[in-house]
Formats: sequence, C-alpha cells, structure tokens
Amino acid sequence: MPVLQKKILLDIEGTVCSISFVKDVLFPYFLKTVPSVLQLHFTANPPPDLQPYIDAFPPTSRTSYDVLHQHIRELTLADKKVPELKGLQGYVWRRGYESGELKAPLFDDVYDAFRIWTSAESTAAERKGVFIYSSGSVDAQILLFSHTEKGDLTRGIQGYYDTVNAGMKQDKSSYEKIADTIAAGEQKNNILFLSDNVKEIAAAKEAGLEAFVVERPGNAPLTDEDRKAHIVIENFSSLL
Ligand SMILES: CSCCC(=O)C(=O)COP(=O)(O)O
Ligand SMILES: [Mg+2]
Repeated sequence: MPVLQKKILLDIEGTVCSISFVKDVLFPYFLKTVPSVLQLHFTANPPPDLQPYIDAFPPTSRTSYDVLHQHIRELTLADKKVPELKGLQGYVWRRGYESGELKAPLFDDVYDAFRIWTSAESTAAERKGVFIYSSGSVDAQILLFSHTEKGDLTRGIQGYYDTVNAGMKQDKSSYEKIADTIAAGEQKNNILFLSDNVKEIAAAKEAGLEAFVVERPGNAPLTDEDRKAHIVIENFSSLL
C-alpha cells in the first residue's frame, strides 16, 4: 500500500519509538536528574537559561525546592502532557543526549522509511516531506531525532509541532493549524498522519487529513471498533 500523500506527519512515542523507551528510559532519566537541576535553581546564582523553564510552572508550585520537586514528580508519574513539564523534560534530557547516556532507539523500519522519503537519490514518487507532531516539546523532539541509535536524522525533517505551537493532539483545530502551515493551498488529505493514539487519529481525520493507526509492540491494545474505523499498520515498510 504505497502512500499517495506527499507529506508525512509523525507522532513519536508508540509510532517511531517504543512506549517503553519513553516510560522506562527517558522518564527515569528525568526523575533521576531533575533534583540536581532544581537545586541549581534554588542557589544564589541560578543558571539564566533554566529560569524560563521554572517560571512556566504555576507560582504556587515553585515556592520551594521541595514543593516544586514534588509537583514535577507527580506530573511525570501521571504522564501529564502539560507544556511546562514537557519544556523542562527537554532541558534535562539535553544533558543525557549530549553526554551519550541517552540514545533514541527508533524502530528499524523508521530508519529505512526516512532514507527513502528524504534521499535525493529516491524517485519523485518515493520522496515525501517529513514533519513531526508530538506532545514532547519541539526541543525534545529535535534532541531525540539528532541522537538516534543510527545517527542524526534531523536533516530529513522539515518541521516540528508540539502542544505549544500547534495545540493539543486530540483537538481537530491542531491538525487544521498544522495543515495550514505545511500544506497551505493544498488538499488537507495530502498529509498522512501516523500515530499510536486512536483519539489523535480521529481528530486528524476530522480535520481532513489522511491518518493511520500504528500498532507497535507494547502499545495500548486496539479494539475491534478501532480496527473497523481506521487503517492499522504495524510498520512503515507497507507505506514505501
Ligand atoms: C521527544 S518526545 C519524548 C516523549 C514524550 O515526552 C511524549 O510525551 C511523547 O508523546 P507522543 O505525542 O509522541 O506520543
Ligand atoms: Mg504517541
């Protein structure tokens, strides 16, 4: 089923990498490292580049180190997709990616698809514009794709969207906004959105995009109804 769409919009967690990488590697790294980062903030000379990330939390949650640390732990353990947490996660993960402790293991078919979609040697029919839309912050997205287990993939990516610059992923309006930016004047179904989350797929389709559910090992199980309502793929090889 080679895709006709010329633009591919990709979710991250559960689509290009496993949910386990996020839950069992990225979140634990964040929880382990964030105390030392917050301690720096509560010193006499806090790092100026950290300030905006701390200021994004509600004032009542940043009255002391303990209050803020507890608040951030609770948000992380509940996997809250709130912009202030996502922003700070990106700030903290940078240390892990830059030190080499973190590397993103993408599914093998994702590397293959990127090569074909973004290579100058591919035919015009094979080439696609690749864009990212994730609840992770744009900074965190760029870090992830620039530190994959098979190198830096950012050269092939034409744009990044998150809950700050596009909106929440289950809202139709977010997909309309992205389509207006990356495919102005084109049919919205010239964009194919791929995600593990059925509610995101439904919102994208409501906005007029083409959208398929991606079923990866470890993702939330799909119901019979989900399978009837949507095209479900297990990897990107079927799209090439
Ligand atoms: C670079 S994103 C890290 C994962 C993350 O924080 C997240 O919330 C992923 O959500 P997605 O929308 O990609 O399923
Ligand atoms: Mg996802």
